[in-house]
Amino acid sequence: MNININNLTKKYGKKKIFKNFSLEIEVGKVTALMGKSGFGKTTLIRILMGLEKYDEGKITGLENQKISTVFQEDRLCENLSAITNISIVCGKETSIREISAELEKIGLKESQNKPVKTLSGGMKRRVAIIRCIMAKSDIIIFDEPLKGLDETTKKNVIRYLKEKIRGKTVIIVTHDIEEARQLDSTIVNLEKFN
Ligand SMILES: Nc1ncnc2c1ncn2[C@@H]1O[C@H](COP(=O)(O)OP(=O)(O)OP(=O)(O)O)[C@@H](O)[C@H]1O
Repeated sequence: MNININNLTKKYGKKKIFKNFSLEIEVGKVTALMGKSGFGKTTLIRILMGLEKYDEGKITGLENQKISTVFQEDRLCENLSAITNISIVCGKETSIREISAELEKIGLKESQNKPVKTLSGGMKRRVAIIRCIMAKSDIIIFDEPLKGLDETTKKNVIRYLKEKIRGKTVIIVTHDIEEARQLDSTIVNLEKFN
């Protein structure tokens, strides 16, 4: 069942962020949410994750769905290693060897046992991305996951993601249309709804 947002209205105080906003998000596809800063992209995904209330409208298709996320911040346990950060969300059925193999695919094998606080920003970002991918969720939500990565790393991560998210329901917030295209996204420009 697709995710259907019907006539959503969301206000912060007197400020209306969404007014009768409707959108269908296809299951098994990548949907890229775009639009100027402040247009409500993060608010919308926080609503979908159940972290933010809305004033009016109805959202269907999220019942009993497990969502995993990369927020704008990495939200890792800084004193724990990459392996431990990921194994916490994977559960016992995923072996350390499997996690290590995924880390190796995006250049993190050497650093996998170091506390993540000793890793660079770009490395932490990749750990957060793998954690999200390996969490065995029904829906993946990314809030600007590739922001701040250098071009080479970005390319590698996109290649990795394309393989991993094939056939999955993914919602990605991005300012980069090329990134959206490379991930074969259906592009939704929130500015067009106002
Ligand atoms: N908790 C809050 N209380 C009041 N206003 C808020 C709150 N969260 C967001 N806003 C406002 O809602 C609007 C939408 O914010 P949001 O973060 O969803 O935008 P965005 O499109 O994700 O922006 P960016 O691209 O910069 O991340 C902004 O004007 C913001 O200031």
